[in-house]
Amino acid sequence: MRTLQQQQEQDVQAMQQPLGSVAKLVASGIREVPPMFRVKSKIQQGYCTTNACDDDDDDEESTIPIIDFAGFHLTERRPLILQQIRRASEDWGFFQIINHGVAPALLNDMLHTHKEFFEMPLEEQMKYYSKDTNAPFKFSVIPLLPPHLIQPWKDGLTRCDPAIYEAVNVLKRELLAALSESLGLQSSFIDDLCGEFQKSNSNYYPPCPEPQYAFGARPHSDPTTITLLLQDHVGGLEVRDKHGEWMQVKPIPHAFVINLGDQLEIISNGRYKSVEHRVTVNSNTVRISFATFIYPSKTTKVGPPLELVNLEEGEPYKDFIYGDYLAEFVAFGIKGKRFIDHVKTTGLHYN
Ligand SMILES: O=C(O)CCC(=O)C(=O)O
Ligand SMILES: [Fe+2]
Repeated sequence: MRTLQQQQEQDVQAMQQPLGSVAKLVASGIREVPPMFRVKSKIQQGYCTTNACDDDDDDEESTIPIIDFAGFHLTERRPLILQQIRRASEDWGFFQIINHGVAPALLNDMLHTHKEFFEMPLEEQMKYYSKDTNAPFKFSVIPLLPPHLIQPWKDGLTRCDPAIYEAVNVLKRELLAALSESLGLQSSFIDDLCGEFQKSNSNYYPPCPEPQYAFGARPHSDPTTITLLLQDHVGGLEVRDKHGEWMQVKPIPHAFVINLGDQLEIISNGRYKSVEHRVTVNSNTVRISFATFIYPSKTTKVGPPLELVNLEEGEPYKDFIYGDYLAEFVAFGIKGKRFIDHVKTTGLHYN
């Protein structure tokens, strides 16, 4: 059996030979999903049928909450918003926020500015290909994930634009304050521990000739603290609800989809869940999303604070060094199981 280090070395070698983009594969006229992207069709069975944000769905229990963030700083609004966030985090681990204060022009910029980039000739795009993980504008080519994993049907662009960074950063601070307060923690607790880093990616999901055999993202939970996602009107993001059903996250113009990541589940000692989600693709339309990941430094030790540990309720979550957690998460692979379930009370395998 290969060790984690051998696997990583082999993956790094394979990633030295970029294979172009998914958009170019599609443009070349392929009629089938190539093996490196191909999932078994049975994984796609139980395909989402429910619209989790349907306005006219009168069963409140079955909808992803939409939270109006307007007036978060007002004493008369804050308790209600905190209550809604607590409930959404306990029941779903996913919610959408509207009236969040980020200017519409910036939101449009996040989604639309780089559409043309994804459609440019590959030679032009490759000028922005880089192996430097800290490059501020970086085009991702196939393979996007370590090559031993099934590849996602998408192209990606890491983007660090100062105006966008700052606007999302303000919102991030408010959200982490709200999440801390909703758990009864000091307002800055989560930001101080796990909010240091912020990275944004544009995702471009080209049409797929056999959408039942590929995913834009296979089922996974994010290893982050939280993820803030903007999506266009097409739809394709689905979350697994507490009954195990896949539900669509209905696009709402200018809303951010917020999903709680594994680090938040760890801090909350399992009270809040980092929920599995996936991205389906379709045969005729490009979909674009813009994701901002918030996460701690690699050396941060993340664990539940004492006030959230109640030994009578069972084994508490272990502490993890984030860098170690992330390395194991990547090696485990995005394959339809929550990595966190394997380690939350036992720790990482080599600890
Ligand atoms: O594009 C989306 O809707 C979600 C992407 C996602 O889940 C991720 O980047 O972690
Ligand atoms: Fe995700």
